Amino acid sequence: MTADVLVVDGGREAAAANSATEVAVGVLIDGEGRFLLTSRPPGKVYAGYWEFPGGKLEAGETVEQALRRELQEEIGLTIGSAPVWRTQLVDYPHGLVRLHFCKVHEWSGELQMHEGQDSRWERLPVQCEPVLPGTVPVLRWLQEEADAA
Ligand SMILES: Nc1nc2c([nH]c(=O)n2[C@@H]2O[C@H](COP(=O)(O)OP(=O)(O)OP(=O)(O)O)[C@@H](O)[C@H]2O)c(=O)[nH]1
Repeated sequence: MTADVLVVDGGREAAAANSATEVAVGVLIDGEGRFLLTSRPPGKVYAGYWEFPGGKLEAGETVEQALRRELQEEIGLTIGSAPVWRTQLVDYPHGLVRLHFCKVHEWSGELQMHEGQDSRWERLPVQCEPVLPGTVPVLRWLQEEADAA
């Protein structure tokens, strides 16, 4: 499968894609069709920007395993099935990341912000800003799906 490169800061060749950091990201959608956005915690790159919750894969993990671990750690939810929906390669000044976006419709537990983030259940068009550059395409894909429905 090939993926487009969203060039946030040019400079890295697409050929370097093999060295990208793999990231699992959850698009949690509730019964009303709203999706969960969280703000990046203080101290992290792009602190305060809104994104979908998730994080980097650890050695030996599948995307779904990493996402389940990250969401337990970061927001206190245990997710059900989380198939990969879209994959996007993003070239940031701080590194090349491959984002695996997974749609999640089932989870258990209470939403808790363990890292000092904020959270919002949003609809399109989203009201919170700024949105992380690598998150913007996801909002477009959700809009395209809504338009096609
Ligand atoms: N979680 C998440 N990360 C995203 C999104 N879009 C996007 O470009 N990213 C990028 O993917 C990377 C995720 O790293 P992270 O810092 O959240 O991961 P992590 O929780 O494992 O961090 P750490 O282990 O460095 O503390 C960052 O470079 C971030 O900028 C998104 O919607 N959600």
